[in-house]
Amino acid sequence: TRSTRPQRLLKAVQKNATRGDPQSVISAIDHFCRHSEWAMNIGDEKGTILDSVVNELNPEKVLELGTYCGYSTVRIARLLPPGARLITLEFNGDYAAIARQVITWAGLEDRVQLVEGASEDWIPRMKEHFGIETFDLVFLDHWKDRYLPDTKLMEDCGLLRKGTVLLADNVICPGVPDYLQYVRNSLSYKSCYFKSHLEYTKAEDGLEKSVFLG
Ligand SMILES: Cc1ncnc2c1ncn2[C@@H]1O[C@H](/C=C/CNC(=O)c2cc(-c3ccc(F)cc3)cc(O)c2O)C[C@H]1O
Ligand SMILES: [Mg+2]
Repeated sequence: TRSTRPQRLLKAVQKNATRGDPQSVISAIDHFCRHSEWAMNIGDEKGTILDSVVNELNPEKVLELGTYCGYSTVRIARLLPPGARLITLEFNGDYAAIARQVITWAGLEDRVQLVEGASEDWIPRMKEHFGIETFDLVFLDHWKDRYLPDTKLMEDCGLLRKGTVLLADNVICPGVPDYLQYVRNSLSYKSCYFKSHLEYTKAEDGLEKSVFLG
């Protein structure tokens, strides 16, 4: 049977990227998505905004919602100091299997914990299962109707502390209107919009950075 797009993306990484070189993995995926097959990775343009937020925060504990093929996982993990940890949640087993191989090809498996499961099931278990009290950075890139309920769930589970940054992809395209309205109007967040473009296209999209005020 025909291979899947994530399988073809992984093949492109194994063919064109150097083992242990995260930047070459990022470049190989961007080239594949720009010249062969579009895929819903954050991409190179929005990716540099993600990089700047990670570099500014120097986070110890990062949570990513929606791993997909692991592109943003690699982007974030490559910037973390060795002691820091990135937990990424992905409930599609096929995507998780591809992402594990992409992360390993980049040589970042010791900084990344890929958990196969739904965010709503695992967010309440961060303390008892991973010993995580609070996160420094949360990257939201999963189903768009999950951004708001999961943000409220993270608040209720005490996973956000004064200064925790939520960075949300796709706030214009496909769009997350309920989430945007919440973080932009809540007195518990200081929110700002980083205008950019939908990955590998000229369509507008952007990231919303929201700092939890406690
Ligand atoms: C609740 C939950 N828990 C764990 N993993 C979850 C989850 N919900 C989704 N996931 C996993 O995250 C991934 C989902 C990501 C959803 N992202 C998207 O739907 C998405 C879509 C587009 C897009 C834009 C314009 C177009 F014309 C077409 C598509 C662009 C993007 O950057 C996206 O992130 C894969 C899925 O298995
Ligand atoms: Mg996205």
